[in-house]
Amino acid sequence: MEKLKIAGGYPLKGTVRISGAKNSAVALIPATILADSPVTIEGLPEISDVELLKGLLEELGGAVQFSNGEMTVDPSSMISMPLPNGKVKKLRASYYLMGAMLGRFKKAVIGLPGGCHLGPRPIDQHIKGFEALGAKVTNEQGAIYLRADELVGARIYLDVVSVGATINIMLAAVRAKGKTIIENAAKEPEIIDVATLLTNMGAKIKGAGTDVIRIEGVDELHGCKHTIIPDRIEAGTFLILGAAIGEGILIDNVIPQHMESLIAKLREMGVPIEAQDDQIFVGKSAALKAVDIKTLVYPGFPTDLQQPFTSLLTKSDGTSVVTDTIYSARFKHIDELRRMNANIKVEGRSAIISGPVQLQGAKVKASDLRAGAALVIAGLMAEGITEVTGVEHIDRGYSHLVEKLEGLGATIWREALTQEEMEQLKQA
Ligand SMILES: CC(=O)N[C@H]1[C@@H](OP(=O)(O)OP(=O)(O)OC[C@H]2O[C@@H](n3ccc(=O)[nH]c3=O)[C@H](O)[C@@H]2O)O[C@H](CO)[C@@H](O)[C@@H]1O
Ligand SMILES: C=C(OP(=O)(O)O)C(=O)O
Repeated sequence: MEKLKIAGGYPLKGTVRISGAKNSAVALIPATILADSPVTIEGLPEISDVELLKGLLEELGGAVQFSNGEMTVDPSSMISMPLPNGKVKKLRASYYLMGAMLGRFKKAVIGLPGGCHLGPRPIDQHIKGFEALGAKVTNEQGAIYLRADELVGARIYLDVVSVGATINIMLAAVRAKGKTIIENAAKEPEIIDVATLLTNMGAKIKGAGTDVIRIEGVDELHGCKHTIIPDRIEAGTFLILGAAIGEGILIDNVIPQHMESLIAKLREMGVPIEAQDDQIFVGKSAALKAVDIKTLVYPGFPTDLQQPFTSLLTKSDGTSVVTDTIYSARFKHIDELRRMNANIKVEGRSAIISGPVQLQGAKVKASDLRAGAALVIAGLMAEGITEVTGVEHIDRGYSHLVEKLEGLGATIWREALTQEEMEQLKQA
């Protein structure tokens, strides 16, 4: 196991290229199960969630090649192997194996998913959707058993706007008989990306990216080639970093329209930002104004950027309130930021940040992926050395983070944990 060490307090500048979107990648890869011939996806991020999914497709009997961000999956020899344990528990998106395997094999056994601990993360809406399509779904000792004689299209109203449920129902419904309508669907760009891949495979989908998605089931889906969209959360992380300690950072390979809520908030704080085509330039900020943010479903402010944004707000002048309406417990980074001298209180679903303060280097622990990103940003803003443990969370979602930061002039490196540190982490 490793930790990150950061010598903070130095400005960053230069160009950083954004990788393919984690939250698309983790759905596109399971979607390949639905085809009858090889599917190639270009531009995938090199992250552990992608490696885990590659391993899971291989456990199903798929032939998978992955190099330089390009993955080719030949799903023709796959079988509906039960996957109750192991890798499925290590990532959230293993839930997409349910929709994809149900679509292709009409049966699946998949362990309940893992992923970041952010408070309760039920999958009742996914199950409601599968049942509406005709599947019998049971939970036996922590694994979900799905079986259908046939899948038949249905009208499904989601009680909660859910990215995962929207995509998962789409994956099963493309192979159902007749028409499915998903109402109150999520509208994230990753949903459009998955719908684009499925359409290129021969599926009939209309309305992805709006709150009503219409799907006409087909009998077979074929192979194709697809290029993934850029990761708006990774891009947002670098944008926030640029606002915090940048002296001119160009973020390359982005879709600025996917990031409007973040760009608007940063401009409100006084951060100079220019967006054009597939690049965003963030200039050196003078004094930063305090702002309030409330996380919402897309196109609102993304919950996945709430934690990195909190680090930035420690530097702004005044009191800022960050409210997470999506997850009740996405505040595990706050105690760690306090160790670094931040002045933050948590009240219910809100964090109240008083600034400006100069962060100080400290030993901190990333409890989840974006807490990790928040602590790396804080470490780069802080005076002195910061050590971040829990790097395995960061590796789930940031492709070559250390190398990208080094490219901007940061002093950051990985070090193996000492025996004593490993013992301390086990006891914590
Ligand atoms: C792999 C992936 O794409 N992960 C993203 C996905 O997670 P995920 O797909 O898990 O998030 P959802 O959009 O499903 O969850 C949104 C909210 O709905 C609730 N809910 C969800 C499903 C359900 O069946 N019942 C229910 O109550 C959740 O507890 C949460 O409060 O979207 C989240 C919200 O943008 C992001 O933070 C995650 O990065
Ligand atoms: C919460 C996240 O991921 P996951 O849903 O995969 O746990 C995230 O990407 O911030």
